[in-house]
Amino acid sequence: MSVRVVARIRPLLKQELDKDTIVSAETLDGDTVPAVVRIPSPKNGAESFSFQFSSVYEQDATQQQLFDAEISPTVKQLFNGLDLSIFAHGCTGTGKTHTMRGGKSLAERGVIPRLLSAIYRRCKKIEKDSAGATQVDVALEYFEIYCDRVYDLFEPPEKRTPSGLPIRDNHGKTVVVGLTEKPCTTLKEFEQLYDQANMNRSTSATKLNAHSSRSHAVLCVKITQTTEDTIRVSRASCIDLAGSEDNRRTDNNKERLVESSAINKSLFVLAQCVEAMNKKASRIPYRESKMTRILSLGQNKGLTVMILNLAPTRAYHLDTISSLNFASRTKKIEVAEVENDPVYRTIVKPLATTSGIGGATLARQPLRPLTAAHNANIPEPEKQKKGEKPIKAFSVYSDSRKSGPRVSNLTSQNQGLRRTEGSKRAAEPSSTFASRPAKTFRAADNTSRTRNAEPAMTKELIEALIAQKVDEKLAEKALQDAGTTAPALSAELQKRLDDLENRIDAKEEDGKSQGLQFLLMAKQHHIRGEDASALRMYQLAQPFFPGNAKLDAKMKTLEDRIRAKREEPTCHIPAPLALPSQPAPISNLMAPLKAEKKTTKPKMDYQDDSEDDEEFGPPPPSDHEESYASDNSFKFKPKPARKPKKTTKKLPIFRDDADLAANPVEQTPRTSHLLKIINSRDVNQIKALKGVGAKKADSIVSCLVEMDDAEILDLESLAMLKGVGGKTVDNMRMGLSISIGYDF
Ligand SMILES: Nc1ncnc2c1ncn2[C@@H]1O[C@H](COP(=O)(O)OP(=O)(O)OP(=O)(O)O)[C@@H](O)[C@H]1O
Repeated sequence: MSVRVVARIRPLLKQELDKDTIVSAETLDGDTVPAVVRIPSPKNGAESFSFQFSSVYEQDATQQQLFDAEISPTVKQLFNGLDLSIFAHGCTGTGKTHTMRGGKSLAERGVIPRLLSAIYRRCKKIEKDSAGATQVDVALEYFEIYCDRVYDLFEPPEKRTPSGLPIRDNHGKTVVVGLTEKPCTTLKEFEQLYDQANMNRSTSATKLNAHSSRSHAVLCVKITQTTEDTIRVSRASCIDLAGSEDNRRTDNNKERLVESSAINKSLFVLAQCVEAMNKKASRIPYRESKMTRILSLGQNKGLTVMILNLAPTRAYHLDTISSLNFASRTKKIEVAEVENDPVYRTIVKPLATTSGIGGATLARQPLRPLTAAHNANIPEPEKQKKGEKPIKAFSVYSDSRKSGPRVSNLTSQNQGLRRTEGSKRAAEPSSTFASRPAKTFRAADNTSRTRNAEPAMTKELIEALIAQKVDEKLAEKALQDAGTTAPALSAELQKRLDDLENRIDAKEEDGKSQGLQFLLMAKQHHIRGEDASALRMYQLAQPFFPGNAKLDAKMKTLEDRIRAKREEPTCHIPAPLALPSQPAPISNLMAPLKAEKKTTKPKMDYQDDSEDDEEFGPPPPSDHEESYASDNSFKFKPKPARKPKKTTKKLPIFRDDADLAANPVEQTPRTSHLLKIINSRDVNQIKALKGVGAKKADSIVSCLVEMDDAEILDLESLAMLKGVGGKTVDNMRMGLSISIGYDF
């Protein structure tokens, strides 16, 4: 199931004026609730963009309405064993904290207190309906990720260690080590704990928000349902992300700037993860920030709701468009719905040398690799390794059990059950993101890596190792293909990158590892051909390696290449000569689009780089009818390992003459009218075209959104949009000729 993305437009604040409102909600034809956000083009106020979501909440929408429609229906699922993740995303001052936490009065309570209230109500109902046979326990974990460090919000700030809590991989799953788990039996108790913990959260006044959250806050509610025979655990994770900030508008001081750059960096990585997921890349850069590593969006199983918070005014124009673009991409992420099956209760003596997980006395289900598609089962007792230390762990996403023989012994209600290493299993390929060799490898290799003491790696060695592999890979790729947005890495290279990541993790407490991390990220971007991002990461790494000539030379080369790319004319480079790190040759058609995009893209800190890496070529030819994909008038980057298509095929009959198509001024009125409708990005207008339903209209608008301000200039480009194709274009035109009376 896809991530459910809903947008919420906050009301005007005291100092904001009605005349500055530019964001509005619209209803699709036939619908009763708004599902479209409309915003004018920053370039041309007469044009506007529309973005479709599952729902859109207007300025006057109440906390109750949002909760009742979006969150309340998920509570039942939570008790059926599904995990639930709720994100609030949006730039600073748009109402994320208001949405998640809300105010003090009953009416102003946000999603989190309402969710807890609903959970406690359901707990009571279940206990009552089962006449006490089922007991439900609720426990909380609450932490913030501040400047890429994890802090327990149930601990007072003075107890924090500067480096924060460590996070570790446990069989492919990320856990925060040492979090407090607070059992919490009533709503009142929750309110006290939550209020107290929120006072520990890092907030500050900025120019854009008097109470700006300077950290990402994650509240995890663990629900344990215990019957005589079984224990079922599910989790609700509520995430109030810090808002992205355009520091040209915040006037932030030095301290705020450091926070802001950490926030922007993590959100930049989040956007990159979403981008990589959309491109079905074999590698998702989760590890490039702690936030993405912990959240692992898209790897979680269960229900995910993202609330996109928007400010209605012009002051946020570019930020809003940037957020809308991000959210449009997020809604395409598929998340598998896998329930946490109940674990059969069994007697296992508490191990003397281990500590419980967050003080919980009930059994936790064995940790399962995130990539596993099935639930994990309780271990066979003989396989348990005595004395092995369970990790005191937190995970945003659920533990599940693996299939296999079950042990069904009884134990008393509060008998401590322990998870052991023997209960864990190696990763299986994810059903959602088919190939994740990195995770699979990591899972399988983890134990041996931690057991064997490896020789210390110097940074020079690490660099040399990576550089050698990268060079080999680039050379190999240069011969093979013209570049791809997500080149598959060889197993060996992948393994080495993973090893390096793990070594960096091992040095996590050492501040110097930060430089190595930047270096690693730079290499990863480099491999993916994302020059601008690679350059940025090298720049971030530079202060850690002052005077390193090799690094300086790398940056210089990248700068030159990026400059050359920007200045590159629209000439066609023969595919086999192109390196993967260079942009593949783009067509005459698409080149101006890309160039235009560069000049008009909103200047968000965390977006600028990615746009250089993005390639706005249309989807692979297989998505389209051959007659269009093969046309001479637009050459797209050939896919690797595919022979270039012959370019002699004629276009279908409806096509404008090639010269006319190249010159929109001379297009037929019908074609011009069709393109005008398409370029309006108005879902309603596009949906009204013949042969285009709501889904296709949404897909077209999504494609256009990804092209930012670029427009579709001819029918061929239109036919190349994902999910369109020649027949659809033909239908659209035919429909137009009938409905608007063009006589040709
Ligand atoms: N739906 C709403 N109704 C009334 N006031 C709102 C609403 N949404 C936001 N606000 C107000 O807008 C201001 C900013 O909201 P909030 O602090 O929640 O933003 P934020 O997105 O969490 O910002 P940051 O990322 O900086 O923490 C607050 O004064 C809040 O009360």
